[in-house]
Amino acid sequence: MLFTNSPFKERLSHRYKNKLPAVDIFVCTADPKLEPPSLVFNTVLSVMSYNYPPNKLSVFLSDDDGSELTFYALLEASSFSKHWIPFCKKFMVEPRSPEAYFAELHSENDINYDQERFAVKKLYEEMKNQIESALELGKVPEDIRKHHKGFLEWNPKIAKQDHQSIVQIIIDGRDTGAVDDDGCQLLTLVYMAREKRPQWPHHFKAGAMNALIRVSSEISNAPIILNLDCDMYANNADTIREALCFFMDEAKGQEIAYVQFPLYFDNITKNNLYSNSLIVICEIEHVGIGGYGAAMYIGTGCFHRRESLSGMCFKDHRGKLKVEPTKQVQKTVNELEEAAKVLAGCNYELDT
Ligand SMILES: O=c1ccn([C@@H]2O[C@H](COP(=O)(O)OP(=O)(O)O[C@H]3O[C@H](CO)[C@@H](O)[C@H](O)[C@H]3O)[C@@H](O)[C@H]2O)c(=O)[nH]1
Ligand SMILES: [Mn+2]
Repeated sequence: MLFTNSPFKERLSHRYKNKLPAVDIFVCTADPKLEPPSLVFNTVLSVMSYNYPPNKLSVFLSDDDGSELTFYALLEASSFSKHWIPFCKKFMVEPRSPEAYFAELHSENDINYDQERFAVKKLYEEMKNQIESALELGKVPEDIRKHHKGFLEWNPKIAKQDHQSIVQIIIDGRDTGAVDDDGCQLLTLVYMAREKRPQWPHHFKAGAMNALIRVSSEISNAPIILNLDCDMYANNADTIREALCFFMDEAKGQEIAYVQFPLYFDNITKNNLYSNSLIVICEIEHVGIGGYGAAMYIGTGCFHRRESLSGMCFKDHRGKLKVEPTKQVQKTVNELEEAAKVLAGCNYELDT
């Protein structure tokens, strides 16, 4: 039996309005040569512009290379988001990765749209060129470095596998002054490079995910988590609401630990020679397993209940998802960063 689910997200929005749970989004990257910062920049922007209340949204980038170039790209993404998010919302842009969007031809026969698209595209290209020239240079130019305290973390002693933990809250979503060009509140945006030491195994992406779970619990602690590899972008601005239709289902929602979205790929070779479009997995196996009311975890593009990752069984907990904002209110940015750095330490899991 093949089984597909089609949630009614309009009903969810109508019923709950803004009474929706907070969501933390984790993006993982590991190598600025294989995964260029301009690619990571696009993934982050696609999730920053989801149609979702920004006071309930936090985006965390985990950089396992601990590269100041990736940190720099995230800073640029935070500036560009102030133009990109209002543009997306005004013209209901899809998809919300600028690179993917601008690669398509768009014509709305609307002079306002054409003008704004031209202006935003120009800004995007300028930012991309700046990031790429820093990459060619192999470092961030001095005049840029002095504009953000975060760059002080990068000293000549830092090496990919040997450095302290770095946590920088680039946008503090609690700050009412953190707004986009339309004056709308921005979400929280965090850069994290967990501590790496040669004598400690780092466990690759799994290690990064564990550190992200701990660091986000200090800063925003949302009950729902989305994890995304840095070479994936969100191709639908309402994805969060679709996932919530499952988690918030009044009859069965408590039994759902995670909601996995299928993956689709751009740039597939002619005839899909290497089978890299995952047709068998996404179009046959998923819908087949769906017939048993189950789903496979693919490792990216998946929403989890935080508590299901923290070892809690649904039978032990039948409460509803918390819908109040969860961001820390007492601590300053500096206090949050210092506390989070401890949680991103490489020996945190010792004897656990
Ligand atoms: O030390 C590391 C190594 C990798 N990554 C990240 O993990 C993700 C997946 O790594 P990749 O080398 O791209 O592996 P893939 O085979 O493409 O990934 C698939 O398979 C992995 C499990 O093998 C899953 O974790 C991924 O989500 C899934 O997309 C990428 O975002 C990497 O940046 C880290 O954060 N730290
Ligand atoms: Mn990959």
